[in-house]
Amino acid sequence: MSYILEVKDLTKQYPGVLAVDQISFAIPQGICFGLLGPNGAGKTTTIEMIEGITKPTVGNILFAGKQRNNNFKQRIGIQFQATALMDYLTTQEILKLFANFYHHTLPLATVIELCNLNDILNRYATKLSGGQRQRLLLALSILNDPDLIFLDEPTTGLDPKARRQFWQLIEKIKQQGKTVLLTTHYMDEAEALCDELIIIDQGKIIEQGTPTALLQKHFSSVRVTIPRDNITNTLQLKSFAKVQVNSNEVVFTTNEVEKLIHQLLAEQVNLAGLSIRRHNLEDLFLQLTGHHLQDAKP
Ligand SMILES: Nc1ncnc2c1ncn2[C@@H]1O[C@H](COP(=O)(O)OP(=O)(O)OP(=O)(O)O)[C@@H](O)[C@H]1O
Repeated sequence: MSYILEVKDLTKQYPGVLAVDQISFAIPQGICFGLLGPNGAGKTTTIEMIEGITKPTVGNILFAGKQRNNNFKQRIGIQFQATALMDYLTTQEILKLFANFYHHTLPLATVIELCNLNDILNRYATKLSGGQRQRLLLALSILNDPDLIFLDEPTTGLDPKARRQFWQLIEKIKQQGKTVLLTTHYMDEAEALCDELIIIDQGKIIEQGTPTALLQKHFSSVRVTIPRDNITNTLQLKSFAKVQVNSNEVVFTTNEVEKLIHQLLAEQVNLAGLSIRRHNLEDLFLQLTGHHLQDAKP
């Protein structure tokens, strides 16, 4: 398999903080590869070492099978978490200004279409909403027609609708054959977008694979939830469900859903409000680390 990026034993030691601890992974061309982890896990430090912004303490990075050279910067696009935009310029003017920095760019019309910028072309940067600003920053990161695009927590702070709209743009960019390296602490984002991912905690990789394979590896069961008030008797569930009683709900973890529901009906439990869902990456993170992605301390 040909990899666009190979990272071996990447390590970053800051004074008193081992931010990244011997991380190794390889990214096939044309996929969305996710670095998933809580705040402070080491995601930004990892991608900044790959981008060439931060020097690794130890480790090796290959781009298209070779050491990164001067050409590397022409072939990547970076969407920073925060970029100062010229407030007194419009979206269109900012695009034209940034296009002048490159020898080769995608046609502006293509970038505008890919990033849904038509409605905001004449709007000043100060007047852009959070989602519109992220779309413009994404456009700037693909202007030079890069092979590999780095998106560092691109939807942090966006409302749910803007996040989903942004996901559609990433899908469109992937369809152009581009490789995307995405960092996120949102498990739903990683599940929706990433073909492969690594989960990082405290600078170390704790799991890697496709979202589906990881969930299959760790969970054969599903979660069945019922409002707590529905259960009035002590249940006889035998050995086919693990039961967890929370303040408002009872959660059954089982790989025998039909048996569980028959048993609940036999015990005359009211099934109104019952929900069934498979485990997700948040559950996996909790199982692997004992804490939630959002709760983890930097
Ligand atoms: N320049 C620095 N000097 C010292 N420590 C640093 C520096 N940059 C980052 N760190 C520390 O390294 C660790 C990893 O930080 P990093 O920003 O890479 O995490 P992250 O996963 O990107 O988190 P976030 O989601 O909050 O951006 C943290 O403990 C952080 O405080």
